[in-house]
Amino acid sequence: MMWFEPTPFVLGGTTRAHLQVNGLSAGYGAFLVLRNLSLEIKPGLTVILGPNGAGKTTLLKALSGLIARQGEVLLNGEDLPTKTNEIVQRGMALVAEGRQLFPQMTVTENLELGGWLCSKAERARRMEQAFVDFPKLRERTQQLAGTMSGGEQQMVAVARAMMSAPRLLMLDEPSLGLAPKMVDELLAIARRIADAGTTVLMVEQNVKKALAVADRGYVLERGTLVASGPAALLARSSVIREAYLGAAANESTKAITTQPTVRAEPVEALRRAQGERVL
Ligand SMILES: Nc1ncnc2c1ncn2[C@@H]1O[C@H](COP(=O)(O)OP(=O)(O)OP(=O)(O)O)[C@@H](O)[C@H]1O
Repeated sequence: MMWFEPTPFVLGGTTRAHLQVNGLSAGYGAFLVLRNLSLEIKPGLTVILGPNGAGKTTLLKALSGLIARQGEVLLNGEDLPTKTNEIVQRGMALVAEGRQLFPQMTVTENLELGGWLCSKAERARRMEQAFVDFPKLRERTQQLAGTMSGGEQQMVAVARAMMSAPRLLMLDEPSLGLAPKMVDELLAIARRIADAGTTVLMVEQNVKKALAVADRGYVLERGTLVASGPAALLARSSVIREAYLGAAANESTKAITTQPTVRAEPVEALRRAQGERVL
């Protein structure tokens, strides 16, 4: 079965979302987590990698308006508002870590909430599309979300976000706590969503699998970018292999990281240059 055919529901006849982030800073009170971050989220699937506490979730929160930000964020060339509801109206949706479903509500009820901004008829149409895109959920329409497995709940969370027909979907660690087969399934769903025209920005801890489905990647360390580039190239770079894949870099992988398409700086040197701040 083909999932996420490029139907008007998914594409909405609009230009694919392209986000430019210039000099973004954000944090919690006086605690600055992201410092002067610049990156570009092009149509397709972009993954944000990095160790615990690097600021990956903070980045998604800042882009969704859940926390204050400084710096420029442009969605298809226009300033992104700072209020969450206005950001949602511009077509950006976030599936937060922990899914945040209503456990005492059924699958259908949870999905309906994702389409609350549109008319009843449009909501029904999107719901039908969701069951085409997520056939497993059609068998579970009346099941309480709280009784579903972690992977099924994650599917409901993604389907609910798609009910708002977003142009840009942000996924925070969709594979967290899932069995390997379910991880593959969720990442394949993210890929299909991107192929159908919704730009996807995904935070993932599962480095190898995430780079296998992504088009591009950014590596965050302590609130700063340390590497970026095409996913296939990043997967072979020494920064990724040494830090995340447990593999020693050889000469050929070192050569790849020095390609202009991948900016990779020695993490320790970078930390010293920044002046240590333990996160
Ligand atoms: N609500 C908060 N108040 C204060 N500090 C916070 C808050 N949320 C996160 N932080 C801190 O901000 C830093 C970045 O956290 P963040 O959750 O963005 O990291 P992450 O890269 O997503 O990590 P993980 O992979 O563990 O989810 C951490 O030092 C964290 O303790």
